[in-house]
Amino acid sequence: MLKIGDIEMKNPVVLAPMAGVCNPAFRLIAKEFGTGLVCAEMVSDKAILHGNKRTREMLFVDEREKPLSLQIFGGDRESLVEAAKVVDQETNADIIDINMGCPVPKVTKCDAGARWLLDPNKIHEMVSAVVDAVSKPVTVKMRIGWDAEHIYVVDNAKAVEAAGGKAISVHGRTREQLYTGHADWSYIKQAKESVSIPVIGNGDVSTPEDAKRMLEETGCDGVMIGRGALGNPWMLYRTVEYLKTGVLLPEPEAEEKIRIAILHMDRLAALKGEHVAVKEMRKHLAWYLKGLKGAARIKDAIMEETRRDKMVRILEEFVAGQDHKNLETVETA
Ligand SMILES: Cc1cc2nc3c(=O)[nH]c(=O)nc-3n(C[C@H](O)[C@H](O)[C@H](O)COP(=O)(O)O)c2cc1C
Repeated sequence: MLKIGDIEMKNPVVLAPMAGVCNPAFRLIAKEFGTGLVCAEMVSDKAILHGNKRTREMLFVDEREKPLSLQIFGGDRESLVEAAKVVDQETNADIIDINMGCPVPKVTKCDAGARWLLDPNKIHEMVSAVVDAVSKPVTVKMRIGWDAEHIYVVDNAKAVEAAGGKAISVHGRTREQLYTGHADWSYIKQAKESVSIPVIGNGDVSTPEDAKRMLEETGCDGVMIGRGALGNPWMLYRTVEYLKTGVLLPEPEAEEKIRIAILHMDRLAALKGEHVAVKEMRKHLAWYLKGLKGAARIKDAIMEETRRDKMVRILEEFVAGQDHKNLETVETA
């Protein structure tokens, strides 16, 4: 079973950290759908130290979400260590994760994120400094390398372990690849074979069968799911069940999808207020509706809606239309 430091997960399924997605509203849904470990969206060290209200909100962890990993990123050792101390002493998170994989220029520009992938010594220095300053387990999330000519995942994984890191997650792409091409899981296998701390595999797991294949092919201890769970927490639940029992549960019906989407929106509204929540929810709704018959017709209305109640009405009418359509199909069959 996946165990990071003293923190034990009930299964190997991990919700990936996703900026703009993994706030308490979505994390709690992921948890209720059985996910073993949920990761929070990344927070910058500087933002933690300057402590504005919004950042403090990003550090909030609901008791029901645990175990939870909270990810920080930063450019210099001192601010990273100080931010880690805040997470260690002032939050309810179980694990402190350091981001070394984010390809977003805003992050790499300040020497943070993926840039460290070029230098195992730097990784050792940064992770040691954080480990020495905190009592929660420290983990690292990394890409396999900077580009195809600089893939140092094995040395980097060893550096994390030597520095006292308690686990690593490996996304099987280079920084240069962004999200193009395929995640190369053979590097996850290499990382797993080179260290004795847990390795969580990541990249292109979009079905429960993919998750099983990743575990089998790489020997990794956990499977981290990102885009596959967007608007689709059932993917997490179905993966947990598939790994446990071998049974592949069906995809949810439209009504169930909309029920959870509305719950998601209401939790977001409780967290951020109606205005922000409804706006943020538009992208999530596009994901929830993906693949549903007739969804294209309500997309425009969703993208313009600003009120919770009106959004609910659009969604409920959509579901009612689906039932009607299904009835027609039965009658004419
Ligand atoms: C919308 C979005 C936001 C992301 N934000 C983060 C982040 O805050 N920290 C991080 O380490 N990775 C972030 N990632 C990368 C994912 O955690 C993951 O490594 C990547 O999506 C590959 O996994 P997948 O193929 O399952 O999506 C983000 C990805 C997406 C799609």
